Amino acid sequence: MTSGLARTDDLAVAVAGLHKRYGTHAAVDGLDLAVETGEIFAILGPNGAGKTTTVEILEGFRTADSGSVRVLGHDPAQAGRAWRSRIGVVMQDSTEQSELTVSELVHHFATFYPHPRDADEVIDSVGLREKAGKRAGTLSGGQRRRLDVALGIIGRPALLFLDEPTTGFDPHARRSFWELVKELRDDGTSILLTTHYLDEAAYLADRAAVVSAGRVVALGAPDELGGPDARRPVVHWTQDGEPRSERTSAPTALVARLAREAAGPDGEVPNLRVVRPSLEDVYLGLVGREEHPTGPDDQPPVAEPTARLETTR
Ligand SMILES: Nc1ncnc2c1ncn2[C@@H]1O[C@H](COP(=O)(O)OP(=O)(O)OP(=O)(O)O)[C@@H](O)[C@H]1O
Repeated sequence: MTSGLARTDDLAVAVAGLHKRYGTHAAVDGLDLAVETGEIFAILGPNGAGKTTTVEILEGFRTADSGSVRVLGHDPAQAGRAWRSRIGVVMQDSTEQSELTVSELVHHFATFYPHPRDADEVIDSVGLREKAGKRAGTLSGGQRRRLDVALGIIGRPALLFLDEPTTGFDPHARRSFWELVKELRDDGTSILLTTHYLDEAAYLADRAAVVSAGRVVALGAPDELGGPDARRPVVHWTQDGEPRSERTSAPTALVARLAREAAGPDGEVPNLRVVRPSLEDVYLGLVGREEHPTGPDDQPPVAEPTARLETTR
């Protein structure tokens, strides 16, 4: 039987009871997290939830007040250069205004690592081949972000941190970036992603944690977050001039009943829609419930409908 420590050190990231205060404000308040080796793990949560603070502690850029943190089997606060060379970081704010060209920068960064990827292949993979000879300072916001990603993966990291990586990407660039992230995962890279784009988490993440007020409030595969109740379809219709909605695991039976009882003279039930809650609906329910706790016996909130019937996974 393996010991608890051995199991912890098999994980890419293992966090237990993490606390971090700024003055009197608890930014991280007893957070637990386990990222399996080889998975894409997304951290979701509203502004100020403590995501960046957590990730920066994992990256070794901030110190925790208390709690246990292991990243690739080491405490980031104590880890040295060998550990750092196995970590790739794409931070939220890129400040790169370099006079160097894209190609020069990527080749230069490659020299920092013992087993770098091929610099030209990396430039290709982030879609910057056309810009390879251009100075980094002249790139657009989205192109600069892709350069950040190139610099984050050039060292062939075992664990890659992506903090809101596709902010400013056009839809095409996002799609190709998502494919790149999946390829990295398939290549064996563990990936910890923070994002506000729930379609991104739904598409990419093997598992996700929703963080609110410095703690994990839900954890699971994106299509299972919030539990089965939160995923039950919601039937919306109008009756006697009033909008109605009902969450049900038998939408067909409900629609059949409405057809008998609530249809107008034309045989139609006004404004009838069956909506399967998207990840965004579930997320908003979770975060809203956390911010306005109402008690353990409450039904999950009936999500407002969105145009989507399914997540994009
Ligand atoms: N250096 C700091 N000094 C004081 N307070 C801070 C500092 N950094 C973060 N905070 C506060 O800690 C809380 C958590 O911030 P954090 O940046 O970790 O949140 P986040 O979940 O990453 O938010 P966002 O989605 O907006 O990036 C916030 O209330 C923030 O104002």
